[in-house]
Amino acid sequence: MAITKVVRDRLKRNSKFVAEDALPPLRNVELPKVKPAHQPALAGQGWTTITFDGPEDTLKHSLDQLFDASKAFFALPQEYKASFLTTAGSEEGWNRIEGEKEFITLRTIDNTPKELKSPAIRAWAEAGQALNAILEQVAKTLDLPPEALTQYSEPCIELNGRRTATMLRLFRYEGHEQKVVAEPHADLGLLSFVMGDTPGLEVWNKYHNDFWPIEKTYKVPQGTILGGRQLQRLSNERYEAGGHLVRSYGLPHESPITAAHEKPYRYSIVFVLRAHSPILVDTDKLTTSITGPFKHPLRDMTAGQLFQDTKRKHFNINTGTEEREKQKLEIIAKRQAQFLELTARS
Ligand SMILES: O=C(O)CCC(=O)C(=O)O
Ligand SMILES: [Fe+2]
Repeated sequence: MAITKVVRDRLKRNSKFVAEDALPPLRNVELPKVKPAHQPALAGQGWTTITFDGPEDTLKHSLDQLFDASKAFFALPQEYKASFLTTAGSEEGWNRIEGEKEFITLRTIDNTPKELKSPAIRAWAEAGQALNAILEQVAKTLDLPPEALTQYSEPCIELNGRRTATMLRLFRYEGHEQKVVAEPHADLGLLSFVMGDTPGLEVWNKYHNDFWPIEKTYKVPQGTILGGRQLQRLSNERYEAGGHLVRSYGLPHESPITAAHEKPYRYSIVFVLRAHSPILVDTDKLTTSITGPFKHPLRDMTAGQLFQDTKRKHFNINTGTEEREKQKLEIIAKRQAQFLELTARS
């Protein structure tokens, strides 16, 4: 990249705060399933809490059924689960990372284990609908028409024979020891929904410069919404990509009898709504007085190309530990090269 472009981009980023101060506030639009006190966090922090609509909530009901099916699936023999291993790594099928977790990523119905099919179809449709309803309101907060962002996600809201960019992941984390079982990261999609059967998810609080154990604050079953890097990019950074990690809190140091009754695993359901790859991205059509002029305009690019571009810049927290370390080193090397380009002179 030419040095002038690197310097210009850097300066533009530095002037971001001045520019943002001048932008009008987001329009006050209610996000469904999000309590009034939790509304501002999605834009400001990149995460917020989902509260279910009581016992009749169809999303909650579908998640309960999927948790049951997921627990039964992970209890099956390893040879059977391993038959869902694919060459797509963490992007599809079953995976195991020793010392951390086992998970299965569902992308199409054909590659979904029969034990999970019907609850996965239902939970996918429910979560897809809930996230799209939020995305419509997010668009309105930016003074855009409701379909401005859902046009990217609409083809992804059902689990069927067609592979889309969206995915449903079921995790079983090892819970015996106190440690981080998913390293700090932000998701790549538009919005993610996360629900754990026990606390583990921690979100980045940018005002305190620290991770906050959000699930420990849930006194009744609640879910968490995370803003992803695509939403950050398509909203001209008016929405943050929420940083998060998963921590295992270990077993309580009480009597062995108590310990024996404790569940050694944390199960979670993660639904990642991403922009459908073939759709063309055009930030001119997403520009309003609220977004302001785009810092990184995108035109003549598909959502898939944008995704690959973003993916290359970040290591994958759900890949094996060895590969993960390799990816981290490669990214550091790339950033160092960019930094040298920026600072070098003759
Ligand atoms: O399992 C969870 O609670 C979150 C996992 C996660 O952040 C991810 O897979 O991107
Ligand atoms: Fe994540």
